Amino acid sequence: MRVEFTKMHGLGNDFVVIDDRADNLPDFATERVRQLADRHFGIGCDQFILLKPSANATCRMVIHNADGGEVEACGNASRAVGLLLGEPATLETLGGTIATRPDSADISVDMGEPRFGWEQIPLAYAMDTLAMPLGWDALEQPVAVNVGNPHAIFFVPDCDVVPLEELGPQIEHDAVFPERVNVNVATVTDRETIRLRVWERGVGLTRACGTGACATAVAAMRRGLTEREVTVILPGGPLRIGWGADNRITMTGPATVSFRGSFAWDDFA
Ligand SMILES: N[C@@H](CCC[C@H](N)C(=O)O)C(=O)O
Repeated sequence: MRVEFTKMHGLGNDFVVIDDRADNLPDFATERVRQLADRHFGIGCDQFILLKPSANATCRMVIHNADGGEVEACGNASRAVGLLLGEPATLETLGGTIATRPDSADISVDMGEPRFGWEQIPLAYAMDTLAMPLGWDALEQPVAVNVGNPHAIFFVPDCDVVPLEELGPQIEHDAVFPERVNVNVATVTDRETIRLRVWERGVGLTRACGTGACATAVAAMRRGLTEREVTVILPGGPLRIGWGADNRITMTGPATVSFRGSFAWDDFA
């Protein structure tokens, strides 16, 4: 059996997308996803995205990190799937149902409402999520936000000099985050602009993280550091993030098809 895929990216955060809305493919086990995502032995991607039928939405978007683990949300992949579907659509995810729509050359996504309760992040025990009383070397007092998936955001004078490849994995796996966490280091450059680098749970450093941009924007707004509409500049490029009076987050940015291909099911056992 051959399986068709589309290789896509949002600002360099890349995906293998498989459209199984017809629901006739066998299950993708963790090990098969890991092999497909491997950059040396597979197709290579940060996230593996499977589209399945949904009773209540245009489709169900199943999201796996490169380590094989299934996760609740992926902002950049939501834009990519929005581009593939080509018209306003709703995507059922483990983190909730979100809505995508074409917006000029970009795709806009209604990412839903952020959550701030310690048990909603989740954290291991009760604490202030606007300034967690914890630190890892020079990274201190993060804001914790759940935007479908869990994020810790550290505001620092210059995010480019933080050794995120060392601190990211330590923080991701700290016992205070029972479901692990995405680690964001952010620098507010003015009231409408934030620079951001992200160590993604289950992947590592990526060129961009859409949910990280949403969580960071909301964290900056909660701390009074920015206006309610900001540009978040990631290594792969900018995203526009708004947090409306209706408490919903909107993310707007590009999505791109890199190439299409197919593989034999038995090549990835
Ligand atoms: N790249 C993503 C986030 C993907 C999931 C994340 N690594 C997690 O484990 O929660 C994005 O664009 O949001």
